[in-house]
Amino acid sequence: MTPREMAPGVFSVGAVDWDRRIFDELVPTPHGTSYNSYLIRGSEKTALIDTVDPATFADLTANLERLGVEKIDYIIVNHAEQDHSGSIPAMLDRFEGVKLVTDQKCRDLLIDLLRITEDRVVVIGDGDTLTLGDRTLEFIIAPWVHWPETMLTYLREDRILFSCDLFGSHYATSSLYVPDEGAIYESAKRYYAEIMMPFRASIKGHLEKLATREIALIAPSHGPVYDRPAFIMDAYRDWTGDGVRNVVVLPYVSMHGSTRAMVDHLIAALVQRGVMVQPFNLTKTDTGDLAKALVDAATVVIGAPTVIFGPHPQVVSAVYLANLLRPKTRYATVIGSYGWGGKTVDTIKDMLGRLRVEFLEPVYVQGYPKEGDFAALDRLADEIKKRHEEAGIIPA
Ligand SMILES: Cc1cc2nc3c(=O)[nH]c(=O)nc-3n(C[C@H](O)[C@H](O)[C@H](O)COP(=O)(O)O)c2cc1C
Repeated sequence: MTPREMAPGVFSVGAVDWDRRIFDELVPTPHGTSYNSYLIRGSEKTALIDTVDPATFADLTANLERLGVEKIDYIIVNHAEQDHSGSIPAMLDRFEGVKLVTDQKCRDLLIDLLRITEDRVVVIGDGDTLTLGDRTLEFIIAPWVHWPETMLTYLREDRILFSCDLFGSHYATSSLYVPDEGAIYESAKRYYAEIMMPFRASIKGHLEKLATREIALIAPSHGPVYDRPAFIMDAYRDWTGDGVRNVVVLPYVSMHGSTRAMVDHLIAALVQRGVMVQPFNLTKTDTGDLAKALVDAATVVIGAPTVIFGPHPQVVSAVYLANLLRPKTRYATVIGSYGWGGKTVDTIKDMLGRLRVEFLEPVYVQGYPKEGDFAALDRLADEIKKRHEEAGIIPA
C-alpha cells in the first residue's frame, strides 16, 4: 500500500495484509486485515503512531522512503501487542535517536516482550501532551481495550483520534476511508466480539470519556479510517450497552441426528412464536461469526450430545469461548441427546460461571427425541418467548 494523506502532513503509512486468514492463531480473518501506522509531520518534529506486524516491516519502510522521511523523533506506542509493536526494534535500529512515547504499563510490556531498553522510552500519563511544533498530541490512557496497557492518541489541531485496536476491524481494502458502512459494521462487530467484549465495562467508560471530544476522523490500527466517527461510536455504544435483541443463538453438534432433530424442532417453534434464531453447526462454524452473534443475543441454547460422559468436545470448546467472552446474554439452557448416561448438562452449566445468566429448564433426552421430548421443546420455546416479552424485546 502506498502512503495516503489524511490531513496536511498526516499520512497513513501502514500495510494491508490481503491474505491473512487467521489472527493470533485464534480468530479467523475472512477479509484479511491491515496494520495501520500513521506519520505526522509537525513543523519541528515528526512522529509515527504505532508500527506494523514485523512480517510487513518492508511495506512501512517503503512508504516512509516514498515520503522522503529521513528522521523520526517519536514513535507513539498505543499498544504493546506485536502486530503493532513488533517492528519497533527494527525501527530503533534504522532511525537513530528515535524515542518511544508510551504509558508506564506499555513501557514495561515493551521491555518484556521486545527486549527494548528503558533509555529509549519516554513515559507519559493520562492527559499529557507532546508538541511537534504546529501540532499537539494528547494522550488518553485507556486500559483494557483488550490489554492492560492500551492508550489512545488525539491530534488536537486536526481532531484525529488514533484509537489503536479500539474501533478496529480486520478488513483489507484499498480505500483509506470506510468504503461500505454495512460491511465494516459487520467486521468491526466481529472484532469487538472477539477481543473486546470481555472488557465491555471498561470500553463503556472510554466511550463516555470520548463523548465530549470533537473528533473529525477515527484512525484505528486495523481496517479503514472512519470519516464519519458517529457511525462506529454509535455502534460501540449499542454493543457495550445493556440492551439485548430478540435472538436465540443456538450452537450445536450432532453426530447421528438426534440433537439435530431437537435443534430443527426448536428453531421452528421459536420462529412460530416470533423469536429469531441463529443456529451454528459447530463442525462448520467460523468462531468469529459465533462470537459476533453473542454480542447482543438475549438467549443462548446449547445443543450437545454426550460423548464419554460429557459434552461433545466441539461444544466444550465453544462453551469455553463463550464463557471467556462474557456476552451480555440473559438466559441460557442446554438441549441434546445421550445414550446411557453422563453429566453433560451440569458440565456445561459449570463452564458458564462467568456469565450472569438465568438457566432455563434443559431438555436432555435419551436417544432419538420422542413425542414428549418435542412437547418439552415447545414448552422451552414458550418460556423463551415469555422471557423475551418480559424484557420488552419482542415487537408487538
Ligand atoms: C464416541 C461416542 C461416545 C459416546 N459416549 C457416550 C456416553 O458417555 N454417555 C452416553 O450417554 N452416551 C454416549 N454416546 C451416545 C450418544 O450420546 C447418543 O448416541 C446420542 O443420542 C447422540 O446424539 P446425536 O445423534 O445428536 O449425536 C456416545 C456416542 C459416541 C459416538
